[in-house]
Amino acid sequence: MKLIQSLQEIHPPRPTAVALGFFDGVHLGHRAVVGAAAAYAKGADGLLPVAFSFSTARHAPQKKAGGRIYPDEQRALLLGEAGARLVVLPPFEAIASMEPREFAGLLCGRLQAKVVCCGADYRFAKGGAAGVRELEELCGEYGAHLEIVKPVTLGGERVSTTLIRQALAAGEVEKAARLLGGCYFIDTVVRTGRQIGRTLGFPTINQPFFYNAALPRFGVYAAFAVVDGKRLPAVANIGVKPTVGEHFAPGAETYILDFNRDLYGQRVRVELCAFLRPEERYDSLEELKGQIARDCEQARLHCIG
Ligand SMILES: Cc1cc2nc3c(=O)[nH]c(=O)nc-3n(C[C@H](O)[C@H](O)[C@H](O)COP(=O)(O)O)c2cc1C
Ligand SMILES: Nc1ncnc2c1ncn2[C@@H]1O[C@H](COP(=O)(O)OP(=O)(O)O)[C@@H](O)[C@H]1O
Repeated sequence: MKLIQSLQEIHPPRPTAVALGFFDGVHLGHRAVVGAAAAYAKGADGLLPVAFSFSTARHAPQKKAGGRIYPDEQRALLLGEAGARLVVLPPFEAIASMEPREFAGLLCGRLQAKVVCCGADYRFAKGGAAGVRELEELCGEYGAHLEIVKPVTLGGERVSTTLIRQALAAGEVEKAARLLGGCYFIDTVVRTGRQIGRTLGFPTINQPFFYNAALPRFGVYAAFAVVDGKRLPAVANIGVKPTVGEHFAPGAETYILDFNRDLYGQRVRVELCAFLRPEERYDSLEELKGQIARDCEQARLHCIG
């Protein structure tokens, strides 16, 4: 997967099949849209499957209600896993004020789209003024085909980012995983903390949440930590550690079971598998230590059986 983050960099080596959407979470519905573009690309000789979205990370730091499931970097990686060979994430400002015709020209001209795939509720151009009817007409003028992909439902519910945010906020990570088509995870480089963990006998990798993240319910989760490609059983606390201080930003603290290695500076993916208990404020570190030992046993049962 190749990621490009400006419109100027768009020079596809050949005509394309383009999936359109914001794709936060890259859930089952999003995968269906990207999968449709990938299927066209496979069928029609030589088309390059592309996911075209935009970034709100560098500019417009407005908080989106409810927050985002994944930052741009992960969104791009997951779009690649869903079948896109090229992911285009220009800053929102670069496309925000375009007229419908200009946007269609960008897709079918510069990006050489022969096929465009999107959901029925896709909006584009200045103020989201245009929808799939306008897009179909404009694509038609360029001889490109618009494929409207049906929404994916699961257990009678339409898969959506809102549903996933709600599941995460309720600690229902199993439901979030079903909607996402894979475990919800936190994936960052490991930072130094206050080094209290090791004095408790439970060193924890510290991972802050990105700006405007949709936070999972604060509490302790059975988890897996992916270190150097290996999936290791672990237990994670999501929250603000009220026992050890007042002003911590929300983050993930993960103790990897049966493991003892320095991970500072290394990228680790922590997948949350099951909610075990809410985060609590304990009267002493001794009490917290005893509880963490019990959490580890519960996580062990969950992860290993
Ligand atoms: C399994 C587990 C459960 C935890 N539960 C809580 C908790 O309920 N309340 C709390 O204040 N901190 C909790 N923590 C966070 C610890 O306070 C934190 O890991 C410890 O202070 C070490 O911090 P450090 O990595 O900055 O040294 C938990 C940590 C783990 C690994
Ligand atoms: N089993 C383990 N689980 C998590 N981290 C571990 C483990 N064993 C060693 N480490 C290392 O210890 C560090 C955490 O120790 P800790 O005392 O909690 O310090 P900090 O406050 O900097 O996180 C991790 O970042 C990692 O490098």
